[in-house]
Amino acid sequence: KDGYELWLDYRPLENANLKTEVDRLFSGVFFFGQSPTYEIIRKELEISSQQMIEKAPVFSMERLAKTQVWMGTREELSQVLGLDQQVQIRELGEDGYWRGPIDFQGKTYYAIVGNRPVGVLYGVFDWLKSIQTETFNPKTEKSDSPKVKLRMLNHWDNLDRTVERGYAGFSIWDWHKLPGYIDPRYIDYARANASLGINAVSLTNVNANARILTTDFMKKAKVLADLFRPYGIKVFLTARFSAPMEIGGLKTADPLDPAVSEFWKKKTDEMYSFIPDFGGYLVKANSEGQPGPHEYQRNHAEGANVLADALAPHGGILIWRAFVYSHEIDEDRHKQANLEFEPLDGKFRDNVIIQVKNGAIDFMPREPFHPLFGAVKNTNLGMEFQITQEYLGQATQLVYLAPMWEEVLRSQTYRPTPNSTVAGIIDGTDSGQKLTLMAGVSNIGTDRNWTGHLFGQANWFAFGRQAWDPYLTSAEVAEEWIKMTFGQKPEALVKIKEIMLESREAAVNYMTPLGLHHIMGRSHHYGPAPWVEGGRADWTSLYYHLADSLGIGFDRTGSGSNAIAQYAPEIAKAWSDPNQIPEKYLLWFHHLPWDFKLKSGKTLWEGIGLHYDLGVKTARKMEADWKSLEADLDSEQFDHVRQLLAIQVQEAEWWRNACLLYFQTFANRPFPAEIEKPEGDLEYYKSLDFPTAPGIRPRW
Ligand SMILES: CO[C@H]1[C@H](O)[C@@H](O)[C@H](O)O[C@@H]1C(=O)O
Repeated sequence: KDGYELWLDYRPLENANLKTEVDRLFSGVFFFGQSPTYEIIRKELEISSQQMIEKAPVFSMERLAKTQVWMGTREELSQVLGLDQQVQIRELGEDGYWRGPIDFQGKTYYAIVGNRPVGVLYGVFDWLKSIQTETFNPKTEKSDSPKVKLRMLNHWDNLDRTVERGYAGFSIWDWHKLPGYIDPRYIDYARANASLGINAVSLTNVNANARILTTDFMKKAKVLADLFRPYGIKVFLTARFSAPMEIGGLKTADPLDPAVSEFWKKKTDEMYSFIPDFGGYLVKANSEGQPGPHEYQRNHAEGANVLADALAPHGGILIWRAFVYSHEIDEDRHKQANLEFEPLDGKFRDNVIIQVKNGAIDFMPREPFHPLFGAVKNTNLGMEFQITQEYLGQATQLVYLAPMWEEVLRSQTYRPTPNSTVAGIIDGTDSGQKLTLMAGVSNIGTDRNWTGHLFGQANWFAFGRQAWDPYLTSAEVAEEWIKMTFGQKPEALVKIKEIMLESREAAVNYMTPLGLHHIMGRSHHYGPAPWVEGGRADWTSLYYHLADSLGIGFDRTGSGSNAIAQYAPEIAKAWSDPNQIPEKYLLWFHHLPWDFKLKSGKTLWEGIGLHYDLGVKTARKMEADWKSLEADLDSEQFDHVRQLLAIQVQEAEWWRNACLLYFQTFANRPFPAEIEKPEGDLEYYKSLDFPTAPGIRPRW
């Protein structure tokens, strides 16, 4: 098995009762109406039925004779639904579904109903999942609806098919062959996303190329939008702020210049002439060299609103990123987004969403939640997670990211209400916002298995599931994915789940324990490089860990940058005290002496050593646990992961050795007795770090 089928690899049913039941149901499927989405459902039932019961499903033309399963919208089924069911389904909104038994004229049918065809599609995927995971019960009803409106993938794919921070081959968007050639992958991609409820996709890199907005490229994007439509997926594109100059022939991109707003209106009208349900634009402006409104002394709201106004008549949405830092604004990069966006609260148009990374620095293995969550009251905020593992082992490491997202989503913000959480802000329950968004930076490429590492698929899957329902636990999501990917063997399930659930903490331990951050290799971000200095201050490692003979850590309390004051007073107060702050964030907010006492009674220096060492030991345990599963797993999948886990162990040791040897030059203390002594030569580890080349793995 090469993994291409992802979690939609419907395997033959082994449970005899389930097989009989599925056989019966698939022998008479009736659609109450017509829709291109129903054609998609038919295809999915064909694929799944063939694979699960080795038979084609039977689609009836008549409602009553021989039918078992009924599909359609509430309106289409209104004649046969009870009033209670009708009301319940209506309340599930645009994308929800209800599935369960319906008694009609003395016979029981199994029905899958939504308010729109796409709701039926989601219901069908959930039904198929319940069969794959052997939890299906035809007698019980289930209904569900997404808590977040826009569940979106962001591709950082360039038009030349390279992928920024992509570790799974090239971009799957073949702009060169579009619009003429439809790669079958596009369909499989749409199926996979729809199976999770992902309903929006931004095709292009946020470091944008203005050419995507030319007529030629619109024609190409239209083909993808047409393909994705029946799957319920809307296309967004990234808009380069300087496009009015680059492709519009103007001398300025000043958002308040009438010619500029005219450009955006015309461009956008043209876009909608090709893609009538175009989602909107995603913009990175005045960040890391991208053009933006600051060039014209305009603020982010003025910049965003000109694009939002062009989209509004068409119902389009403007997503503006809050990852905007430039060291001129404040010495501490942590503070910059709040400094720029808090004063603009309420100044953005209603169809603008500010897309905020989960933390204030940059997708670190662990960050406290971004202080913009809770700080603004009249601005739509969306979440940006990174599925691609830029700072979390790229494609050589098994790091299941759902526990990290769960940790962020459950973080208490204390604002706007004392019980508010990040999840409650982005899904609107605490913030009251109607336009809600969760975006994930994609880890997909042309690799045979889509994501490079087989377990990268779990991260794509988990992102989709958590975007649908931010309150799901990472454990339940892992269990679904494991069963859908590897089958039902109980021992394999238990061990793989354990490997997944411990993997993220292991990575934090061997990379950046106790609140350390941004000490990865310069620009490629692969491997350890806490020694990086020189050049732009906030792109160096020293800037972040500030180790010296006295101690280590970034003081963000009142005695330092005071970034901590951007959080609610409850947090600012508790976290300002190094003895009260959760230790996982300790060095994020505090610069502390090497002999500072941790809760365990160990000194900080000893604790650092113990965490790095524990990370390595957990990686080794993950490898050993995986090896014990050989007999239970497909040999190709087993071997793929086995080899990568061996690399992961080496990389974990590399991280531990390099960081501990380096920090010891400041701490000037012996390593704690309990840990394995770091091997190797610091100078050699330093020599592995090149400024711009992709990371080079050490010679072991
Ligand atoms: C697209 O650029 C990226 C950049 O490659 C990456 O290193 C950083 O994480 O964040 C940037 C961003 O999010 O804009």
